[in-house]
Amino acid sequence: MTAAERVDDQHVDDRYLDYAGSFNRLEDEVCLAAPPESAMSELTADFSALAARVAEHRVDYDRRPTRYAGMSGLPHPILVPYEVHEDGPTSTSGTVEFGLRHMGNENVVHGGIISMMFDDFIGMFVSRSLGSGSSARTAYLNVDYRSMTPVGRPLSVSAEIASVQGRKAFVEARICDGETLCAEAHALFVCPADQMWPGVAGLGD
Ligand SMILES: CCCCCCCC/C=C\CCCCCCCC(=O)SCCNC(=O)CCNC(=O)[C@H](O)C(C)(C)COP(=O)(O)OP(=O)(O)OC[C@H]1O[C@@H](n2cnc3c(N)ncnc32)[C@H](O)[C@@H]1OP(=O)(O)O
Repeated sequence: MTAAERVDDQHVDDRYLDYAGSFNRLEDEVCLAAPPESAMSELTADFSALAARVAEHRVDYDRRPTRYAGMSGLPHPILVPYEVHEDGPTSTSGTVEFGLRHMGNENVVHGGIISMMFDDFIGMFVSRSLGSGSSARTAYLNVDYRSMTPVGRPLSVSAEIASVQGRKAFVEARICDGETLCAEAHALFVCPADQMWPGVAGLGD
């Protein structure tokens, strides 16, 4: 199954993934390059022209592939791509690979990017698991950074719902590089009051 086929939506197909992936490559290169002044002027003009070309294809919120791509961990201009390998009602696991565009210090991931990855990964898992569409909201997300997180190689990521109390879902998650714990998160996600989640057998209060 291709990555696009995992997304039950007409707006994300393999061509879109190529398009978004090539933009990720551009972001990586921008982070690595120090163009001389002459090249910079030319590149600035090229980027402006490119932005104008892409802007010709603006669409309403519901038709934006970035919306669906982000929700599935697929290539996205800002979010971190991940793959889910096992997905159960109370736990999920997969792999994540941070790119050069995600670097803070040399060859390690910026801490804010790690928080963003957790927010996206946990938020989508809670929404899938507890059935509130994409509406689970982060009330808090506490991240402990245990060791430097490397860019450029697959890391494991997992999360589990520790408990559900009414509209509140308490979740724990971690990113590991082999046996090494890179970062762990303790989070509370809240379902909006008008969209009580169906809940999961054995988890509710
Ligand atoms: C960067 C570019 C991105 C591009 C995106 C492109 C598309 C990509 C598509 C897709 C991405 C995937 C997206 C994944 C998902 C991500 C999720 C988010 O990031 S959501 C945004 C961040 N979060 C907020 O903005 C919430 C703001 N806060 C609120 O809305 C409210 O405060 C809310 C909903 C959290 C609670 O408000 P109430 O009015 O519904 O309910 P009350 O009564 O206040 O709280 C309910 C219970 O929760 C506790 N609670 C609430 N906040 C708490 C806290 N901070 N700590 C402890 N308890 C808390 C309360 O004490 C209460 O507990 P008792 O029922 O009394 O037991």
